[in-house]
Amino acid sequence: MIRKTFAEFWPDTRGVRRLFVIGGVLAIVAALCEVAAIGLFAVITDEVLARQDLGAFWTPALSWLGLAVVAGLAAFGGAYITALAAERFLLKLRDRVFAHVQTLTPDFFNNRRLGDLMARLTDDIEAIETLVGSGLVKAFTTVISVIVFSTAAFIVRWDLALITFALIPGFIIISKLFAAKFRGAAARERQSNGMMNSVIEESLSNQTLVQAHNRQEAEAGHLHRQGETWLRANMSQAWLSGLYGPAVQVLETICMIVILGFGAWEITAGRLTIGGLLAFAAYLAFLYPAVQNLGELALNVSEAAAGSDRVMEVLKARPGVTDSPAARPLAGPVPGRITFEQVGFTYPNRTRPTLAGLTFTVEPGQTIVCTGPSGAGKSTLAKLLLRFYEPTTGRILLDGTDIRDITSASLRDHITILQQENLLFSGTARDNIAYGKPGASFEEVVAAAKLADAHDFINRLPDKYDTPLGQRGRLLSGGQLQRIAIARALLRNAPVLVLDEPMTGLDAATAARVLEPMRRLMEGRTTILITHDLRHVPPDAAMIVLEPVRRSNRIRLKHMPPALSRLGR
Ligand SMILES: Nc1ncnc2c1ncn2[C@@H]1O[C@H](COP(=O)(O)OP(=O)(O)OP(=O)(O)O)[C@@H](O)[C@H]1O
Repeated sequence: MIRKTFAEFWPDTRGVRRLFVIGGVLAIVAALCEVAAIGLFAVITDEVLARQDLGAFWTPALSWLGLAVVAGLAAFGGAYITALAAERFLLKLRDRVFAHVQTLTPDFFNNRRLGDLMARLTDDIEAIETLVGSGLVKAFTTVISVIVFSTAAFIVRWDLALITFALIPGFIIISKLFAAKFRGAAARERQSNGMMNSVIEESLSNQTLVQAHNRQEAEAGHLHRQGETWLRANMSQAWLSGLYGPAVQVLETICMIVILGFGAWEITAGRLTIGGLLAFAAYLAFLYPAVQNLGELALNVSEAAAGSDRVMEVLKARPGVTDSPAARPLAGPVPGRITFEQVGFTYPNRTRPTLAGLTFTVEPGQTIVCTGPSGAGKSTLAKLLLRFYEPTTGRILLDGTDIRDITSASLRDHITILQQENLLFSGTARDNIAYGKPGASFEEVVAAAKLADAHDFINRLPDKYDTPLGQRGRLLSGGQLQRIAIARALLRNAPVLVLDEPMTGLDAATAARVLEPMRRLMEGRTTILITHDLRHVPPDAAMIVLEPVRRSNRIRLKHMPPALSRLGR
């Protein structure tokens, strides 16, 4: 598992490895200074205290002070540089995972809870850092400390040191026992952290629904239950890590008592000085925490492994649709002829096809109305055109080129989709419109807003174009939201337009208000208008009536009946 985590995430340390090495080296310098300081302590005990010679005090005392300053600076520098490297590593890793997540097609998100994904992108990534970044530095410096202090102890008295080392297997056994149990608790903790985030995210983003249904208590209870699961997982961890310290301490105390007893015997026999014994004990006082740290690192590794499992699962997810190596961006002007040729489609997790034998063409600039009962596959058609899914059979062409031979980025650059719910961001009116064309000038934004009949109401907002629109644009009315979305689409200026139930949720007066800007948007663009509501469709539009697949889609292509076209005006 650890090897897998390293194989996956070690490359992300590129660029910060040098910082980690410097941090590690400084930590070792600090440890060496401590070793030398303990040596000076032994000198003071034996040369000054035992001989009562004050004259010999100053040189070791001042050297000790000097060493303490160097050790302090090295420890500070080491901690700072390691933290910097850790943060940079985290930044890079989060960027990589987020960039990967953004390549995944919507079906990945449809099957997951957003809160859990967010936990993976934040807390779980941090857990990986504690293993691959600062954890590695800590492991390295701890191992070096163990080597340095045990060598020092060995030099002072090899026989005493051997007694100490005899207890090391005890440390290893205890650590292994604890780490094995800790792993399960850590996995449960990571998972319930994700669940808790999901509950919070879903509840907060649907507050209107929650309050309108008086479900506040139920939501609170839901979160409480998840919180309890989390608490239990955390307590198993706390129980294990809390017990680990005392268990190790008992072992250390046994060791210390043996050493002191043996040391006292050696002193009475004249083979050891008090200073020597004190220095030896001081080395042990540094050695034991280092050994203890190693054990704790084993616990951290379990925690990190649980987080890394969850991040790797995301990284392993592949987009449902990828560009083939032969795919090319669209070159030159794109008139926007769309052709569906015998298109059939079955959702990956379904057995029954949603579309079958769907064939039609929309000429450049023409509008086609796609209607039919709920569940017939109208929105699915739009998802196929945008290549969120690949047709199971048949093909879709844009200006005669199979869309599989066009890069997804280029294809989507030429298509604008306006959905039932216009997902706006929490930014300002200006940001939301300019989202359609990064780098658009303010003048362009205003021109698009004017064409979308949004300029006047935006100007009446408290800060005009700089007014934040609230979470997903919730500070606006449905019609205003739609007009901002139309302005964004106008600014984007793509030759193909897909309108998926653009009037849903708007009352007759608001729909009438949106209709004019919508027609301006459709003008000159190849448009697929998906709608149940035939009152608002253009009079000259051809129509596809989709019916749920039995053996094949029954598709009728026809022109609007005159009665309906009158209603449309
Ligand atoms: N991601 C999905 N995974 C599996 N099945 C899906 C998925 N999305 C839609 N479906 C199913 O595919 C069928 C067609 O759905 P689609 O949204 O295309 O219908 P629609 O004609 O647009 O319906 P409506 O008019 O109600 O919006 C439905 O039976 C639906 O349950």
